[in-house]
Amino acid sequence: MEKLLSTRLRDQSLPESYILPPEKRPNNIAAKCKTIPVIDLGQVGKDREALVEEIMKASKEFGFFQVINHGVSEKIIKDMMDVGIEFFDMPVEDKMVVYSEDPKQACRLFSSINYDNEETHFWRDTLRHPVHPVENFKHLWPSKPSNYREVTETYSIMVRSLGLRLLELIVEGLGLGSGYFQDELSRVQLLAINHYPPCPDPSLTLGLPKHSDPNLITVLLQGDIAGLQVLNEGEWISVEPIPSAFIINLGHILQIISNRSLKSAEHRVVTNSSLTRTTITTFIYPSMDSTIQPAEELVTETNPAKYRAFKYPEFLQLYLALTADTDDILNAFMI
Ligand SMILES: O=C(O)CCC(=O)C(=O)O
Ligand SMILES: [Fe+2]
Repeated sequence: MEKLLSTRLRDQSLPESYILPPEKRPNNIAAKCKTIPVIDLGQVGKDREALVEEIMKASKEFGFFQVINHGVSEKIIKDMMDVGIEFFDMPVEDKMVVYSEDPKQACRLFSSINYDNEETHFWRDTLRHPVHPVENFKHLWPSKPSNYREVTETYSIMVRSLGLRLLELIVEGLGLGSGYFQDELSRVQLLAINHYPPCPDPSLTLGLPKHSDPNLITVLLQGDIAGLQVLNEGEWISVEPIPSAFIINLGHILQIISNRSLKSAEHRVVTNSSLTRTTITTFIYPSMDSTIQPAEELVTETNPAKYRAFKYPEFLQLYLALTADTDDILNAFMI
């Protein structure tokens, strides 16, 4: 438990084990002039074609966008954020119930990424567990705060529906058959509550290092404190907090299925010295027995498959072994 940042006394200086080598520190200043697109999903009933086009453009250029008027209620967004903040504020003994150092545990609270096997630790604690289908996993979730299970259930169902709606719009944009992602490619859903406490020296460490997500699509609630940065054309772009918006980012698997017409963008999290930042991440994943490959409809003589077919666990294993280095991971599956 002493590994968890949220149970330690506030550090006066950054412990040595969190100090990154100079080339990995967040020392390049984020570009101020660029922002990722903000897409109004309210226009879906009015001009669906224009909406699909906007999503495709953002997915090709950035692999990231924010959505507003997305249909998830302000109330459930606030309740989820509040319960996430409350969870990390609880006394040690309440959090200990779900703390685990075993990566195979389905529901677990842990710190950094792979604490016992990493060179440098990252300035983050996280609670992570499966949420779909709810009835299979609800009993594993924390029972405190007292409304945790109820709020998480409603939130996860609503965010799933948003994620699947977005995937359907992407299917239209790619020209695939309706429902392409609705079955085994989106069967798994994980929720992660990230907690980044104030950091004694944000210039020397990161909340999360540069990575792309290993799944299909991610729906992130950033709250009102900045910290997420996206790599675009060699520049780090800060994702501006918009109250109640969701940040959408495409994972490696969508890049592969789209035969690289869509992009899984690299991102990282910087820390700050004064505020605790809490974010709620929903990851939509393929099932473990899925076969992943570029969609047949997108492979032609002039545009041959750029990746070979593989079983999803093979990919995940490599992702963990290569500590998420994007080029190395994708190169391993390229034809
Ligand atoms: O907390 C954030 O802003 C981003 C989290 C993230 O990138 C992740 O959990 O993969
Ligand atoms: Fe991520």
